[in-house]
Amino acid sequence: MLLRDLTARIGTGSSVRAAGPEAGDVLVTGVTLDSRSVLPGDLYAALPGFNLHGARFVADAVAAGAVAVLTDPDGLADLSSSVPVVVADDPRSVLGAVAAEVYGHPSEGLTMVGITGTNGKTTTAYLVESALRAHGQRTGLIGTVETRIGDERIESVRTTPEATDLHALLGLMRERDLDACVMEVSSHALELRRVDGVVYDVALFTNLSQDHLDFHASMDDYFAAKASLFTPQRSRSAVVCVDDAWGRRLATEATVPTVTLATSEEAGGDADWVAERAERAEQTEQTQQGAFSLRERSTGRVLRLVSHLPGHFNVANTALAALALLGIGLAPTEVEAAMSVAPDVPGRMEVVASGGPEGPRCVVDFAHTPDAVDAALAALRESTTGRLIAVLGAGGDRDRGKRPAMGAAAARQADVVVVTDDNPRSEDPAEIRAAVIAGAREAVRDGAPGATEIIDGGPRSSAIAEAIALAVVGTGEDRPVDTVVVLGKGHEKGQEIRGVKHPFDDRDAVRAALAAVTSSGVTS
Ligand SMILES: CC(=O)N[C@H]1[C@@H](OP(=O)(O)OP(=O)(O)OC[C@H]2O[C@@H](n3ccc(=O)[nH]c3=O)[C@H](O)[C@@H]2O)O[C@H](CO)[C@@H](O)[C@@H]1O[C@H](C)C(=O)N[C@@H](C)C(=O)N[C@H](CCC(=O)O)C(=O)O
Ligand SMILES: Nc1ncnc2c1ncn2[C@@H]1O[C@H](COP(=O)(O)OP(=O)(O)OP(=O)(O)O)[C@@H](O)[C@H]1O
Ligand SMILES: N[C@H](CCC[C@H](N)C(=O)O)C(=O)O
Ligand SMILES: [Mg+2]
Repeated sequence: MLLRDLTARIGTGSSVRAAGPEAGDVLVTGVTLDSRSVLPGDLYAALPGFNLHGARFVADAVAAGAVAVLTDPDGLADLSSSVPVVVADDPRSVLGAVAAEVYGHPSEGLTMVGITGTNGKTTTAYLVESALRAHGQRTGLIGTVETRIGDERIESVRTTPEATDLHALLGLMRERDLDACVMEVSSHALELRRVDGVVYDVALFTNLSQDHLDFHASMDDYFAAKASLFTPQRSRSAVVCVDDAWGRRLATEATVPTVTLATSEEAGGDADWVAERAERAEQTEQTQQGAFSLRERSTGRVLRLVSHLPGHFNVANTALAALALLGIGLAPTEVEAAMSVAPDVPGRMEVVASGGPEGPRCVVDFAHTPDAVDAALAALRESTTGRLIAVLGAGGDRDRGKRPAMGAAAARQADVVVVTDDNPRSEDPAEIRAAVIAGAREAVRDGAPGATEIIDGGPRSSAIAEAIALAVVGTGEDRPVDTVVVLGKGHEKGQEIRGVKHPFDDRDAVRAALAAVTSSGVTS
């Protein structure tokens, strides 16, 4: 579209003005905020960043074919550009509208489902997407693991893409005639306005607990970022899990029609829907594993569902997904049928080895917050006949406060805690491990019933090998089998150490360690 039309649509007057007399006649066919991904015909958004100003890269962008630049007054100050420049006081605040306009408002032609919350976004997104597929819809997915456009899969860099990439992806989804897009909406995305220009048909809230306090000033600010999804600017309806106090607060503050859900009577108070164990609700003898009922209190109507993934928290994720489907118009029987199909969620409670005479049970999971560590270990405890051995670390250049809290959660729930490196990024790995260990030791000093051993396992592959070597395997009928769970990296295929991403996959590391131990006959 013409730059003139673009600037007219995104606002006139003080905040947006075109510099240069010929500005209006330029044809803009795409938009990006990264000079390294400029394509000919793009508008390059030169944004002020946390580290530097994008205006520095205008020459690169123009050399790559950018036909116009959007920046702020600071950017304009050090800019000499041969292409027209649009100036906005806060360019991030108009970028969503710009990108939506350039790519033809693709979200309006898709059923949009947005999921936020500290833990459970990825899992719930896969649950909704898999059910919509089972229902016969053509679907897209955007989240931490990957972007899926029908059957095409693109590995993700971030959970929620920048507005420029988001609208381009949604444009592709429209072009390929998809019906719906299910996506994770991170708090960073809400704060940095990455999802501007999208109004979700239904927005989901999973839970809130400590994370990202390097980015948000406080839990209240973190909550406020999440809560902004539940306003008419961003969504038309909502499903909120009220198992925690933040969910209960959100249910009272959301300004769009909201349905609430609780996974127990105790947590639920007056939630609209309550999940109940199927045994109690149905009293049948052949109750399927993971089966539960979701009952609407006001009408008594019931959805019969199965949580295909272990752990009580996955009842919450499954129930949220089911209510999202109901919210976008599926009939209750269609919801039940669609959700009976087991989804494939990579790196979440993924069983790499089922355990037995040949080795311990080994599970890989993405828990990287104190609450998730607690939830994941509690879930595995229920199904472990022997000891629960947890391998975990914490990411560098991220919320430091969660490190000891993760260690403490692990020490409370696991029998053995092997502390290792996650993605140290620019930090000293040993210091991060020390913080996790300190939290674990303190929990034990305070009387945590769990860990008998807390080990500094060093680098990740040796820590995994050590945990597996420690595990006892079942040889006789009654011999208990230990579970080794490797937490924190789930689906990730690399480990970032001092700025370099090295190939690393927990699932491969587990398999390699199992093979080594089995061949040497150490654990039997
Ligand atoms: C804190 C944060 O989110 N920062 C984002 C922000 O970076 P920044 O402001 O530091 O960028 P900068 O380095 O100062 O550069 C300024 C501008 O120059 C541009 N630039 C820079 C270099 C160049 O050669 N050319 C160029 O055009 C950059 O694209 C940027 O627009 O803008 C960048 C450009 O879009 C993002 O890549 C970057 O995300 C970083 C990589 C990041 O790690 N973000 C994480 C924390 C994140 O967003 N996580 C959430 C939550 C995860 C979850 O809980 O699931 C997520 O949604 O993934
Ligand atoms: N509803 C939940 N409540 C508590 N913990 C959960 C819940 N769902 C998942 N988890 C735990 O949190 C981990 C991360 O889950 P998931 O990847 O679905 O969350 P996410 O919100 O997408 O996380 P991220 O923001 O890092 O992408 C899981 O591996 C599991 O251990
Ligand atoms: N989206 C999360 C992922 C964390 C994954 C964990 N492996 C780590 O590196 O801390 C983040 O960027 O904080
Ligand atoms: Mg995620």
